[in-house]
Amino acid sequence: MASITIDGIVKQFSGQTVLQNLSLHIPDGAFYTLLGPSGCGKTTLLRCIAGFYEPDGGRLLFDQDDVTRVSTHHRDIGMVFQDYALFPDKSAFDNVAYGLRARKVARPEIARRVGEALEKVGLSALAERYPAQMSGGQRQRVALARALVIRPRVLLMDEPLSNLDAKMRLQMRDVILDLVREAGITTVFVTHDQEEALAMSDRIAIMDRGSIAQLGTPEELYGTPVNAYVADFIGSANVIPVAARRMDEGSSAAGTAAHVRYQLAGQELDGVQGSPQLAGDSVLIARPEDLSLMAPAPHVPNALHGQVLRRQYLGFKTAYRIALQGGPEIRVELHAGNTVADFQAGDAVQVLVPADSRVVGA
Ligand SMILES: Nc1ncnc2c1ncn2[C@@H]1O[C@H](COP(=O)(O)OP(=O)(O)OP(=O)(O)O)[C@@H](O)[C@H]1O
Repeated sequence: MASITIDGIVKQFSGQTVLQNLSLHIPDGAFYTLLGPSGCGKTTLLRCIAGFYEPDGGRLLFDQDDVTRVSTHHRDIGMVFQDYALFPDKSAFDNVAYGLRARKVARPEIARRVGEALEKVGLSALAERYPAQMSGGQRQRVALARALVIRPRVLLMDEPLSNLDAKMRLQMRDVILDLVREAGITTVFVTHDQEEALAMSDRIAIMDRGSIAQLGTPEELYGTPVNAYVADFIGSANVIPVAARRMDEGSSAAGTAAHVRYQLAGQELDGVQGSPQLAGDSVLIARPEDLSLMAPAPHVPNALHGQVLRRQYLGFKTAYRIALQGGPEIRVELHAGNTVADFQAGDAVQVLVPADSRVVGA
């Protein structure tokens, strides 16, 4: 087991910078996920940690050991890939035993540890099967057992669930979490599936073009995204451009107290408090489930006028697509059981924006 410190890693491919001075510390025993759209550099970062790629700048430490120039073979990592990467001509037992044989572990010890590892992934009965005779989920269990049986310092997983069907993906989430928690192993998990990231991780690093846009717990990323990119990537979010207006509120010993009010097409959002630093163009971020609807009425604070474009009944909730007056189309979701009036396409409505909505720089 070891912590991982990524210190200002730079990686370029033929002049294109794919990782830009990226730093991240992963504590010993933590489960961290790299999440982001295709091409943002997740796999490249994982491959730098694994030693498949040598970075063009920066350092990589396992605990206090600088492993930047250490070969993959000597880094003591376990790796699980999307396509399993099993040896097709070896049985499940021999696939799992491979790393132990390479390390010259004694035969009886190999038999014991491989047996234990296969049991943990629920494959004791299939030890003599070849990969072609197993399902995707079973193959991925073999790959997991093979990675963990060598008791590596860190476990690196590159989209390990992407090739599995939806039901097996859910099952394997639990198998992986149970095993890595039991082993207490530091894990870096790459995915582009936000729900998987939310469900599994201690912390998620959201990547954007070779940098980390935000690092946080699932709750932090969902509740307090630092910008529209993160808000939109994790869960769905309405991103509403607003104009900021600075208000000065008299003077005190501490100086002039300033705050900011926001407007959309002349409609004031009186209650939403902004930070005085955000005086330029800004965006208000609102989750569909945090908004509510009412029939138009005068003098309602924090309400934006709009019209229902579509109503979709989804059982436990009803989703509305609303065109805001002078603004974008947004989505509002009302959960069944909330005693609110129902609206139909064409209805004029007011959208109530919570006073604690986040406003960030555009
Ligand atoms: N060996 C390589 N040679 C040249 N360019 C590469 C190489 N590997 C990756 N790249 C480029 O680096 C960028 C990041 O790729 P990377 O595979 O790290 O992205 P990713 O976030 O893992 O994407 P995906 O989810 O599609 O796997 C891409 O623009 C890709 O084309």
